[in-house]
Amino acid sequence: MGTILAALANQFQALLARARDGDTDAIGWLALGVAALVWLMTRAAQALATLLSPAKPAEGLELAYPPLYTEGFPVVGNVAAFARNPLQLAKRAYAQLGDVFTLRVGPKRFTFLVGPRAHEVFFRANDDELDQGPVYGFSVPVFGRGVVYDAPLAIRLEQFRFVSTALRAARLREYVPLMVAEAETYFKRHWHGTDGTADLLKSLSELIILTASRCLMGREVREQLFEEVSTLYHQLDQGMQPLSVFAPHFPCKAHWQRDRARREMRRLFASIIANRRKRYQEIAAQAESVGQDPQQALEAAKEVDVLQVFMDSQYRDGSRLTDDQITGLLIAVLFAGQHTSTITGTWTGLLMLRKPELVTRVRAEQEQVLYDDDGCFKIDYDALLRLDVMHRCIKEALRMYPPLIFLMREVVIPRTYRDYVIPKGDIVVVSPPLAMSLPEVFADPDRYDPDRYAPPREEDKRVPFSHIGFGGGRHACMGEQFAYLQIKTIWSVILRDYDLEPVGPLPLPDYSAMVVGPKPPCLVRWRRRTP
Ligand code: HEM
Repeated sequence: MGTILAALANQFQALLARARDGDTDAIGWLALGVAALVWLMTRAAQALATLLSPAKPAEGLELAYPPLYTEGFPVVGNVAAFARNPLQLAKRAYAQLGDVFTLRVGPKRFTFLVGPRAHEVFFRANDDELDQGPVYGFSVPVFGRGVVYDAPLAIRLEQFRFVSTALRAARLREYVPLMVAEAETYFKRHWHGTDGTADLLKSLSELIILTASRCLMGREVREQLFEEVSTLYHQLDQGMQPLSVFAPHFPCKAHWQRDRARREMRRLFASIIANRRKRYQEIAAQAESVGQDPQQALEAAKEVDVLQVFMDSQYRDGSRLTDDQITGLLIAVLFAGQHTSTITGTWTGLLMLRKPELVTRVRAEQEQVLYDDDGCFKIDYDALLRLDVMHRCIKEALRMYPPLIFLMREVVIPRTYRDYVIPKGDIVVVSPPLAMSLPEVFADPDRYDPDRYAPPREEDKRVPFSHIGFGGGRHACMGEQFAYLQIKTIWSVILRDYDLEPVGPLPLPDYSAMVVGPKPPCLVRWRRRTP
């Protein structure tokens, strides 16, 4: 530390000397240094003020604040433990303090609500009481200005309405054939020959981005621009690091690349949208010229994808999404579904393949549901909905290893729970992996047991907000059905064409990632089945 300070002091003196000689670069660096110092001191003063403020409600209030949990040294203890493994820290706090407690991490107060009863406070609140905007604000440079968490609440809710329209059952029915085509093509191309070894996480990640680009971003992206868009997606993804949560505009390469990629995405989609609109106009004009109904011709020619839904969406005041907002919403939907579905699909395989009797049952169900009387294999929307055993296998993988480990909101209007009041400004947190491993909610929680959801046990239905892998309440996942359809399609194709066995021990979850998945490698050995 002393050496670093001495080096900084030397640098400072050298800069000062250069500045005195009129070196404009040096003057610039000094100005930047002074600004950074002022900023740091202000933040430190704020942090200190928060830490020193008493954890007590205002005079006259009957209720107390939730108990505080602290580990190690008073100020830095929680910070270090939180950085190492935030979920383990929360688990230790829960073991000591029960279903409501507060963790101070630096200047922030995180109040955890654990278990179905406590979850009610979180999931039943409206957006004026608990706000997502401030806690998910780090996504703004990726999604863009004026969309989702950067939009005023009323606009944000309208935008969520557009997303929900794009993911309605009638739409999903049309996406399923696209999912099937992508899965069949992918495995034919990448798992070819008689046998081999593959990393499930890598394979599913590649396949799911192909499917997402087809169903969400459209035919043009999938057929002509896939490489370009997946590179841009990767750069946006790399721009969402743990550092970005605390300092989304910190000057570093990952953030510069992210900003460039976001601009490039906008340019690319503006051009796709303009081309579509021009083509539709030509089709309508041509229909009119031969006496046909132009509107009908137009509707028939429209693409089937989420991009098209966004292009057609209208706010209540009659205005439409701008090209930049369409781009932002597409990126947001892609981010919501890509890692989460890849991870859940991978865990499903990793866990299911370790239980051969389960694979036998999933295959038996598949033979019953997906083969017609002539022995032809056909996956469609209705058939996928009838794959109950497979559904439970996915649901159970999600219970044990949910990719989103903390769901958060900022308290706008103080909330009460039991004898406590959670004050304005606190971040309330619900933790799916913590809550879904409670033995009083899910019996023998460390056991992979998909039958726990089948009658008569139905452990997830005894009380609301037990299984929260897809969240709950007004902000429950809008892509739940899409995710199930996609994962079921992938595993139906794999199990039809290959016999598999896992390689090595079950991977551990990687808690250093923003979206928590299995630590690679996630290897399986596959052997092509004879038809
Ligand atoms: C297995 C895969 C998935 C998991 C585990 C998952 C999980 C979640 C969770 C826990 C939330 C709630 C977040 C919160 O309360 O703060 C959520 C919200 C959301 N998810 Fe998913 N998700 C998955 C797939 C998808 C897919 C495929 C899409 C879109 C195609 C999607 C779109 C959304 C959207 C738009 C929201 C925001 C809803 C709102 O705030 O009103 N998700 N997801």
